[in-house]
Amino acid sequence: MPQEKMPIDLELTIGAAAHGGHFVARHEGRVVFVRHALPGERVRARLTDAGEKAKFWRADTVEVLEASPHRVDHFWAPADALRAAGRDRLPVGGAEFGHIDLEEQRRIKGAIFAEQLQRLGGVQQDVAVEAAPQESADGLGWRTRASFSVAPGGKLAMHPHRSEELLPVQEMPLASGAINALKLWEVDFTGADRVEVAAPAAGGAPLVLVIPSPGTHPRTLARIAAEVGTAADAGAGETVSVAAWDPEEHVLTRLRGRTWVRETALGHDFRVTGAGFWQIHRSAPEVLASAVRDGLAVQPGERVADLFAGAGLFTAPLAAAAGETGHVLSVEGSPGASRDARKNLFGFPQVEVVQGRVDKVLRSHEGALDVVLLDPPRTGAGRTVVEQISTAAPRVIGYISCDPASFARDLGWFREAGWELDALRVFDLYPHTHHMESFAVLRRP
Ligand SMILES: C[S@@+](CC[C@H](N)C(=O)[O-])C[C@H]1O[C@@H](n2cnc3c(N)ncnc32)[C@H](O)[C@@H]1O
Repeated sequence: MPQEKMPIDLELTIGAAAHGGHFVARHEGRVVFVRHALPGERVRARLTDAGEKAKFWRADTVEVLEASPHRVDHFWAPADALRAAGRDRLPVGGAEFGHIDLEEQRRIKGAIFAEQLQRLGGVQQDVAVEAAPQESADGLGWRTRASFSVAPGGKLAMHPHRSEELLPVQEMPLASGAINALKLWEVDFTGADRVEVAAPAAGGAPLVLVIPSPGTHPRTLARIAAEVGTAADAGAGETVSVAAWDPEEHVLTRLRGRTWVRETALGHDFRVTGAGFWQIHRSAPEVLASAVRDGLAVQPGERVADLFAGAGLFTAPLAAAAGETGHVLSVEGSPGASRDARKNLFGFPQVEVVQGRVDKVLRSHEGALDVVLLDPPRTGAGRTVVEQISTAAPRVIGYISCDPASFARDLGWFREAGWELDALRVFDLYPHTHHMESFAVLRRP
C-alpha cells in the first residue's frame, strides 16, 4: 500500500450514521467511514485506514468546518477527537458519541437499528430508543463494570479505536462514582496486562480483577493487591476484593476479600464471580428482566428455556413465573458463570442448570418447550441455534440482543421459518457510545 502517496486529511460532507459508530461520507466515489462526526456536517477528517485498492477508507474528524446543531462539547478530554487531534493524538475509544446531544444519540441509534432491521431482517419499521429509567441528565456514571489496559510504567490506560496505542487515563466518566472513587489510577499495575473492575449497582464490596502478564510472579500479584487496598479501601468504605484471572488456564486466584460481587434484580440476589458476565448499565438488569417478564408472560406450569443464561439474571424471574409445576432449562457455556447460576438458582427446584454450548444442549434436549428466551453474545445465535429453537415450536420466543446486525440477521432466519416480529423494544443502555440493547418478542401467526 503506497501510504505516503495518500492524502492525510480530507474535507468531507457527512451523510447518514452507519452501524459501528461511523458516519458515511464519500471522497471521489469511495466510501469513507468517519468517526466523531454528525450527519450534515462539513468536516476535515484524517485518514486512519486507507489503501488505494481498499473498498472503503476510515477517518477521524479533526476539525469541524460546519457544525450540526446537535454537536456538543465532549465531556471527556482523552476521548474528544478534536482536542486529541490538537495534541497530535488519537482519542481513546469507549465514548465515541460524546460529541452528540443525548436525544440525537438516541435518534441516530433508532435509525441504525431500523436500517439493520430492514436490510438484514427484511422488516420495515421505525424504531424509538428508550432511555433507561432514572438515567442521569448527562448520561454519565452508568457503568458498573470497566475494563482497562496497563501502560508501560503500570498505569491504567485505554486504547484508541482499532489501535494498539496505550493512553493513560485518570478517570472514566461513564463508570459509576463507586468505580472512580477507587482511584485505581494511583496503583502501579506493573505485571498485569489488563484490569477489570466491577462495583455492584446496589453497593457492596467492589472486585478488582487483575489479568497478569505471562510469567508474573505471585509476589507481584500480592504487591498489586496490597496497593489496591491502600488506594481503594477508603473510597469504597470497605475492603475492596482483588483476584487474579488467568484466561489461558481458566484459573481464578483470590488475592484479597472475595472472588465475586453480589448483584440484585427484581428482588432476586445473584453472585457474579470473577470475569463472569453481568449487564453493564446499573439499570440494565432491572430494565431487561422486567421487559422479559412482561413480554413473555410465562404462566404457571410452562416449560421454559433460558439460553445464554449467564449467572441466571433472567432464569430467576422466569422460574418465579413458571412456578414449581413448571420447568426452566438454564443453559450457559462458561463453567464459572454456570457454577454461579447453580448457586443463584438453588432455591428454585423447577430450574435445571446445564453447562454447555447452546447448540449441543439443544441437540440432545428432549421434551417440548412453551417459551424460549435467548441472549447470545455480540455474534448472535447463528443459523443452527435459530433452527433448533424454531423446531422446538414454543408459543413465544424472546430475543435479547446487544448487536442490531446479528439480531437482524437471526431475525431474518426466524422469519424464513415462519416467525414474526411481534414486539420490539430498544434501550439506550450504553449512553455516549454507539451500542444499544434490544428485546424482541417473536411469534408464529
Ligand atoms: C450477553 S451474555 C448474557 C448473559 C445473561 N443472559 C445475562 O443477561 O446476565 C451471553 C452469555 O452467553 C454465554 N455464551 C456465549 N456463547 C455461548 C454458547 N455457544 N453456548 C452457551 N453459552 C454461551 C456467555 O458466556 C455469556 O454468559
